[in-house]
Amino acid sequence: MIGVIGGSGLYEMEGLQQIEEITLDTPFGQPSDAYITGVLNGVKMVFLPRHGRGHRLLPSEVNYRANIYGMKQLGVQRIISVSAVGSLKEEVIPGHIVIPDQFIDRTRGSRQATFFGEGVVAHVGFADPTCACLSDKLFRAAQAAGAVTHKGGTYICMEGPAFSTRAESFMYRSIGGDIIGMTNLTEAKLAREAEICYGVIALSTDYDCWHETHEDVTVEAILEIMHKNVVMAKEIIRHAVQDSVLEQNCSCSSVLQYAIITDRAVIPAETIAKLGPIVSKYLP
Ligand SMILES: CSC[C@H]1O[C@H](OP(=O)(O)O)[C@H](O)[C@@H]1O
Ligand SMILES: Nc1ncnc2[nH]cnc12
Repeated sequence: MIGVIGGSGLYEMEGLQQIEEITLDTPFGQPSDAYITGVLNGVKMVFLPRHGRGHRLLPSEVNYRANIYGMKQLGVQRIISVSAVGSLKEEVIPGHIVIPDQFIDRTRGSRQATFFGEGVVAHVGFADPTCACLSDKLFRAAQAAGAVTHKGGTYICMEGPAFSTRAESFMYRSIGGDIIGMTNLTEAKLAREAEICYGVIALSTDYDCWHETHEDVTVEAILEIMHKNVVMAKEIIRHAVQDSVLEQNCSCSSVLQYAIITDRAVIPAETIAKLGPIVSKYLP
C-alpha cells in the first residue's frame, strides 16, 4: 500500500476510486485528518492532508507521530510526501520539482520526532534519510509527467511559522541548502523508525528572500505557483504509484532489526503495546 501526504495546496486526491474515509485515533494522539483510502490506476493508496482539510495546523502543530503511526496501522509501506518549498539555488526555478535526498535540521527541538522512549531505546540509521529506491521512482515519474526535475538536494527544515530572515536565508545557502520547508524532516525520521520508505516530491514555489531580483516569499506567491502546478503534482503521483508496484530494493523495512538497544527483559509491556505495529515484528 502506498501513502501520500499532501502538503500546502494539496488537500485531496482526485481520480481515486472505491473511496473510503477512515478516522483513526492512535496511542500518539489524533492524525491531521481522516485518511482517504482508494484505488488509483489499480493500486491501493491512502491520502492524508498534512495540515488537515482547510489547512488548520501549523508545521509545529502537526502530529507527525500520529500521522505516520496511522499510515503504519493501515499497512502503508511507502510514503510519498508532496511539499511546497522555497528555492535556495538560482537553477531551482519556481515551478521546478526537486527530489531531495538530504536534510538539515533547523527545527527548535519541540517536535516529537521519535516513537521511542518510555523504557525502550532505539537508534535508527539516518545517514540517507530518504529511500533511494522510491526517490528514483519519483524522479522518473516527475520526468514522465513533463516536470523539470532536480535529482537530489538538501532540504533545510526550519521551525516556522514565520519565514526566514534574509541573514538566515544567506546562511542556509552558504551551508549547502538547496530548498527550504518546515515539515519533511520530522516526517522522514518517523517514517524511518516505522520502517516505511519515504520519498519527497518538492515543488519549488519561491526564491525565499535571498534573491536580488525576485520578490521575497509570501503565502500568496506560494499558493499561486502551487495552484498552477497542482495538476502536474497529481500527475507525478499517478505515474509514481504505477511505478511503485514494482519490487523495492532497499532496506527501509528492516532498519529496526539492530536498532533497539534496550534489554528485552526490561522493556515495559505497556510500551510494547503502545508501539504496536511499529515493533511487533521484533517485540512480539
Ligand atoms: C504555505 S507556506 C509554508 C508552508 O508550506 C510548506 O508546507 P508543506 O511542507 O506541508 O507543503 C512549508 O513546509 C510550510 O509548512
Ligand atoms: N521560502 C519558504 N520557506 C519555508 N517554507 C516554504 N515553503 C514554501 N516556500 C517556503
